[in-house]
Amino acid sequence: MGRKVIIATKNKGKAKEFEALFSKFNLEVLTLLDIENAPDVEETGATFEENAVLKAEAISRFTRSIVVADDSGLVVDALDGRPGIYSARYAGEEKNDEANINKLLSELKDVQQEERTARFYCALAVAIPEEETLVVAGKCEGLIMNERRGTNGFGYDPVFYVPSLEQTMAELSSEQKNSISHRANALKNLQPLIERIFAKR
Ligand SMILES: O=P(O)(O)OP(=O)(O)OP(=O)(O)OC[C@H]1O[C@@H](n2cnc3c(O)ncnc32)[C@H](O)[C@@H]1O
Ligand SMILES: [Mg+2]
Repeated sequence: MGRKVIIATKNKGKAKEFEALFSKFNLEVLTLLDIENAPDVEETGATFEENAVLKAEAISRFTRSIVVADDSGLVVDALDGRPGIYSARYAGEEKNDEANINKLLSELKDVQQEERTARFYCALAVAIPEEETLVVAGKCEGLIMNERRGTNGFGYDPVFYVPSLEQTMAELSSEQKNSISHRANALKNLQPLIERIFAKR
């Protein structure tokens, strides 16, 4: 089939998850890792949703295709919601997962276990040429550990504990993560719209 979707991300961890999550839709899936000269989109919005729309619409204008963008992050209650929309650049502009986790653990070092509640949040925007952009969201609740556990996934996964599975996100297989993650939950909310989005293409 000639149906194609471009995922507006340069994050390899996200790209891999989207390839798996979209595999059931019978679409060709490309990411910005496959496309040359894609513009860098500044994330100047005040919310995950605004940033997802900025990324999706800019890349849709550039490619003239249907584009899905993900803006996501970690929201920690004891830190008044930080790092939130700044999750990728929490410890500095150069985006370093290792440094971000170090900073998070140090900010939480005096916070007791039961107060370490947090959630991953994901806003997905779908920009469709000549149509209005759609936005959905999903989340996943958990606790921030005192130390890293596991080597799968990316970003804050090694310190994000999922109570129902008694494992960190980084200890889950990709199939397990893709059944419970904020990204998977956002995509579940998009699923009823997918056939209509691609119907005319
Ligand atoms: O903007 P793009 O190119 O998509 O890539 P990015 O890494 O900059 O992505 P965001 O701006 O959406 O920032 C998301 C950050 O939140 C964190 N994050 C998001 N989803 C995550 C997940 O599933 N597991 C662990 N950390 C995650 C991680 O630090 C990401 O870099
Ligand atoms: Mg980003």
